[in-house]
Amino acid sequence: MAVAWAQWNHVTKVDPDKALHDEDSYADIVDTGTDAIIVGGTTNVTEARVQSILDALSAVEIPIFVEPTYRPSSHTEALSGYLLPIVLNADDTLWITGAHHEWIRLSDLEWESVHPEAYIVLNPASAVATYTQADCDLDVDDVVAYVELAEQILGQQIVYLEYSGTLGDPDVVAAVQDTLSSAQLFYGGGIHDYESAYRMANVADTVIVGDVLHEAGIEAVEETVRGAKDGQNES
Ligand SMILES: CC(C)=CCC/C(C)=C/CC/C(C)=C/CC/C(C)=C/COP(=O)(O)OP(=O)(O)O
Ligand SMILES: O=P(O)(O)OC[C@@H](O)CO
Ligand SMILES: [Mg+2]
Repeated sequence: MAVAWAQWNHVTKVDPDKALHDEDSYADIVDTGTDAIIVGGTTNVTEARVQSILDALSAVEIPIFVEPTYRPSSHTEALSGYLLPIVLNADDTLWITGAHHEWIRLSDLEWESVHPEAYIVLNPASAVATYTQADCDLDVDDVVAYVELAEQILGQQIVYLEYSGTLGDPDVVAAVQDTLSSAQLFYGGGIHDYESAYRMANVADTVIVGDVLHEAGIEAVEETVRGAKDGQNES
């Protein structure tokens, strides 16, 4: 059976720590044509906040995944599963295996619902870089080596280049795409319009759009969906 994310070209990431724009509702996100929704953020993410977003999305028919930065204690029907970040370039091992180990030790996990993502955090000014003490001082060879490590040594199926808050370098993303054999490349960071979505969809398999939902709203997200579909990388 194909993995859930195999056909995702565009994903919208909802941050529980940020309000929606104007009169937008969570259910409106589906109207943009996005392929899936991820609920997750770095700061002030609690199970209660995530649950109220899941409740608001209960009638939505696209896949919904939670990217936990807290320890989930219950699994709701509406949820397709968890995408669990492993931050390869974190200085603090808590974000590589520590928090994961604790969650596994304290829970009875349904493994068919838990999918790791090999993160490489690349914007030193982002909340996630500060939180995980990520070493973002990496050249393209360093990034590519992390990606090989992720796929060939750790057997990861998802590699996530995380430039949260800023648009990354398409040449780095393209170099990573060339390195991968079968893992899927997620790109996130700074996508805010048709052009930026087109550009990154051209070099990544899946583009993730986050802050623009909260800052500019549903119509701006819709524009990024169009850019991502038109720019879709066919390799
Ligand atoms: C607790 C368990 C079970 C596992 C730990 C999971 C890990 C490693 C979490 C640490 C890495 C992390 C915080 C990942 C989340 C990535 C993410 C949602 C980044 C974007 O965060 P934003 O909150 O959008 O950042 P800004 O506030 O800068 O926009
Ligand atoms: O918020 P932006 O910059 O769109 O980044 C999206 C996502 O990669 C954040 O985890
Ligand atoms: Mg964000």
